[in-house]
Amino acid sequence: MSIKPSILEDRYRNRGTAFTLAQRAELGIVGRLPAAVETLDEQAVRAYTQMQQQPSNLHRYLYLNEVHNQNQVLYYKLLADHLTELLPIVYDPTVGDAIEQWSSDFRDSRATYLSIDRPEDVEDSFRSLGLAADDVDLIVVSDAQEILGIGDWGVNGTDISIGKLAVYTAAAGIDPNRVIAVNLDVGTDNELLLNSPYYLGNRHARVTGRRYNDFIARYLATAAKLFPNALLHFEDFGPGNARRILVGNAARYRIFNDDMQGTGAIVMAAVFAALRVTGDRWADQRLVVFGAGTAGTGMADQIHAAMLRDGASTQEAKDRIWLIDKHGLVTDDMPGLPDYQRVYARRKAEVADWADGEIDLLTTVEHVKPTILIGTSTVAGAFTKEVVAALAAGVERPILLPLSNPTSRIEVMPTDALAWSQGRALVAAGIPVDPVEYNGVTYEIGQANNAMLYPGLGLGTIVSGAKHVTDNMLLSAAEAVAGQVDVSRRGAALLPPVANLRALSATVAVAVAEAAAEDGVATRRHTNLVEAVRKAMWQPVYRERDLPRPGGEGARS
Ligand SMILES: NC(=O)C1=CN([C@@H]2O[C@H](COP(=O)(O)OP(=O)(O)OC[C@H]3O[C@@H](n4cnc5c(N)ncnc54)[C@H](O)[C@@H]3O)[C@@H](O)[C@H]2O)C=CC1
Ligand SMILES: CC(=O)C(=O)O
Ligand SMILES: [Mg+2]
Repeated sequence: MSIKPSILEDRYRNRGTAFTLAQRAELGIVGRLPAAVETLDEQAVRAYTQMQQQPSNLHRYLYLNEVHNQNQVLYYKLLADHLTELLPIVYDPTVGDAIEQWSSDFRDSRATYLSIDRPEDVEDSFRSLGLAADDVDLIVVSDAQEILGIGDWGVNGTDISIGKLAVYTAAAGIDPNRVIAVNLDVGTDNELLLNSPYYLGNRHARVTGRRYNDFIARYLATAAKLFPNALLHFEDFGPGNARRILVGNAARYRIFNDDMQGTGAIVMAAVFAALRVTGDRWADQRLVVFGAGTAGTGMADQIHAAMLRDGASTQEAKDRIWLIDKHGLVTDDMPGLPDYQRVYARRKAEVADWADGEIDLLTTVEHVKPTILIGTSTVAGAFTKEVVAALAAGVERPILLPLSNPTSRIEVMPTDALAWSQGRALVAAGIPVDPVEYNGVTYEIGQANNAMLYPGLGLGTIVSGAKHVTDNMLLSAAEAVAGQVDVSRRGAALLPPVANLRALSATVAVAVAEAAAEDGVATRRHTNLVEAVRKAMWQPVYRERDLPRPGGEGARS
């Protein structure tokens, strides 16, 4: 015999000390809790204090994870009450540390694991969740090949899917009972993991080629068959795979690549705001992207499209974009260029006299005089004092976006960027950064992280039942974010503050749902969209309807 499991072990419905005496009697848990009956607010104060007492952000992450495992409402109440403080803990940058330690720290899991060695289990792995076709709004999946800027983390990368989902709920009220986090375990090329006694994933190199492609195809087909209304969010895939999967499947599935599309759109938002400061046009921008992988080329594509909308021809727009990757400026004589770089490759003849051999970032900046410099390279400190000074020598108010995550990878800290440009650079960063004081002006640094945009995009997609995520939906999301920014004061942030994220997400969702209707992809119509979005947003409160009905079972266990 053993003690009977109870609702106290069910994180979806557990309320712990907030169960009233009557509820305790009804639910058969009399005597299983101390006498006090608390409110959610009282529980949240205790949990917040306990969290603060943890010795490091990684310990705080683990503590909050425990809370999440025990009581989902309490977890999201904490995030709602302390969003600005806790987002960097449950998400970027701390989630990067948690992923590096994940197999050693493993205790419990809320994810679904799909192994490339057992493709026949994909369907059963979803079916074992016991969910019906219309029970799921969103699935976040990662194969963990390029986690943030820290590379290949195999099954440890599960927590990027978990973290992204936490942000969806905290920022946009996506119902956490209707989401699934998935890790696609296709092996890992990370020797540290392969040789660690604690590693919990498949102990072999990454599977590539046909078997990999078949596995992705099986994932997509199965997820879409079992949960036909779910948005399929792809996160932190390697550059070749990310793009190929998106391009090859966008017409067939409700699929979204956050690193390409979400990041591209948040950059668009930051540039929209910056152009209000400079008074310049899209078609006149000169863009240098340092780190031409998934995120960097996703942005190049969206800025290219913005130039076209502003009247440039395809060629004119391409002529205003320069990519730099590991071997310097990308030129058309380079062998083996991936297709996503080839489209923007510069003619070698045009730059031949810039340098002997590889053309580096500084040389490119000196020649191009970019109006926008974006870093998505994972190379910490790549935007040196010389590079920033050259940028500021080229134009009066350069837009400078060092976007690599986590903090250990950022191309330049905003405080240096402002000092080295005499306060002229218009800066936003991928990570949360404190305001910078320079020459008597306070510069607020917007967080150009896709987390500022994808939650609202997802909510708008779900509320409208959009069959696809269209370019117009992404653009509308970017415009909605930029519309919340006031750049009239010198030093104003290019993006709204995290503290306003929930309201921002609702605004973004309305714009996205309107765009979905315009594009003819919406399957749900609402007479009052603002109200529909508001009602769709899940709130962290204890609700009567979440308790099991007397004599019957509740929603999900
Ligand atoms: N702020 C945000 O919302 C987002 C930020 N990112 C960040 O962008 C970075 C890149 O992410 P992904 O594009 O997904 O990775 P990726 O691996 O697809 O791209 C990185 C690119 O940088 C290039 N690179 C590496 N060393 C270089 C060097 N020394 N010089 C020039 N290029 C170099 C690589 O060859 C690759 O093409 C990461 O740090 C990630 O955290 C990514 C997505 C969203
Ligand atoms: C923010 C994000 O998606 C990344 O760094 O990969
Ligand atoms: Mg990512």
